[in-house]
Amino acid sequence: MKRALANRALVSRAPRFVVKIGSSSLTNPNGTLNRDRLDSLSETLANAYDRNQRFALVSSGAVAAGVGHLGIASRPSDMSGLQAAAMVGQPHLMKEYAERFARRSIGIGQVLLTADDVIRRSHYRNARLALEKLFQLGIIPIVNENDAVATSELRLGDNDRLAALIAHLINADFLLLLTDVDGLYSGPPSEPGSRPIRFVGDMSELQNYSITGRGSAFGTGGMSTKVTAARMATAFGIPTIVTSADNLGAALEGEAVGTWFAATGNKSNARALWIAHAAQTSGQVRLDSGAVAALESGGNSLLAVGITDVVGTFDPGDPIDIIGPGGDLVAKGLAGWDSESLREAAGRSGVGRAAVHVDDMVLLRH
Ligand SMILES: Nc1ncnc2c1ncn2[C@@H]1O[C@H](COP(=O)(O)OP(=O)(O)O)[C@@H](O)[C@H]1O
Ligand SMILES: N[C@@H](CCC(=O)OP(=O)(O)O)C(=O)O
Repeated sequence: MKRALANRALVSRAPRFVVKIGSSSLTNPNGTLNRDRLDSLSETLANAYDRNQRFALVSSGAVAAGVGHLGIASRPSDMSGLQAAAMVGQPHLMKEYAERFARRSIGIGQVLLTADDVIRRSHYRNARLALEKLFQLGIIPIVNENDAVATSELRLGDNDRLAALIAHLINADFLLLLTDVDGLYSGPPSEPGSRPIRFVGDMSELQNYSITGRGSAFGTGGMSTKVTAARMATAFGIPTIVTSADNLGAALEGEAVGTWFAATGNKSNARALWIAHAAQTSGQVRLDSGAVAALESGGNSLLAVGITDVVGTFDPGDPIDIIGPGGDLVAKGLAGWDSESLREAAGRSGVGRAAVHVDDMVLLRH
């Protein structure tokens, strides 16, 4: 794996990056798409393109574009309303980008993905090859979550974590998350006393801050999904910058705007990081202490015999929490069984395949 960018000065020369712009920056106060923002964003990114930098743009804004075109009073709050608005809005959003980049003779391609597409090995190879082809052709991939088909378990909702997964997929030199605040603060920026955090060298520093999932009027996930995205990307060896959309030009010049999360790891297993950080779990299994010891000694799958209780409803492949006898979260994993069958098998030995296979599990206390 290539060496991580050590500092900001290198950003302006980095050959490849991912930039994500959130709903908060692309939406007018009445819920419609902010076209002035699209102008400045496209202009600044086209300048980077002309300096020979290549990037994938992860753009929200489909719902906002849909609100305008449907002529509805405000952004829907229910899932099917959001999906419908996104389905109407996505082609308009792409048209807006296509026109702006065409003025600079730059082509764009639409990439709609679910988290599953970037995690499942067979899918992610395809996604990677397709994106590489676009880069070879000099086309800018514009990525959004495929809101029409994303189910609640696989739906990210926010685009921050999708951007981190894309950064891994295309081997980006850095990830830039643009939002409506100029960076991470020690607490919600509206609260008096919150101060800007300029540098995060180690994710454990975040324990001292109050980072909420409550976002702006139109955003999803608040700062907490951005921090999760930074956690994932930096573990992949990709430094992450969080700043405001107004600061895009300065950030790409390598100026010290926003918050810089230094690369901490060199991991290549996107699936494991997805299980640990991004997947919303559908249920829980509770274990006896022997099973916890077996998992934590390493290399062992979870067997039904060590399970004392099964909570919730899930299908094989769904993410679940793996809880110790004291109620502590020991691991996360993808279920090998559906919840009903597992409930019947719990506590019994010799009942076939693993309840959670070791390759589908991430220990969280190590
Ligand atoms: N510690 C914090 N530092 C900065 N912003 C925070 C913090 N905690 C919560 N936030 C909120 O996160 C919001 C940005 O997230 P969100 O609305 O989801 O934006 P986007 O649509 O750009 O993804 C900010 O408007 C801010 O109010
Ligand atoms: N896929 C949705 C965006 C979801 C969303 O709001 O995400 P974010 O901008 O990260 O808060 C859309 O295009 O409107």
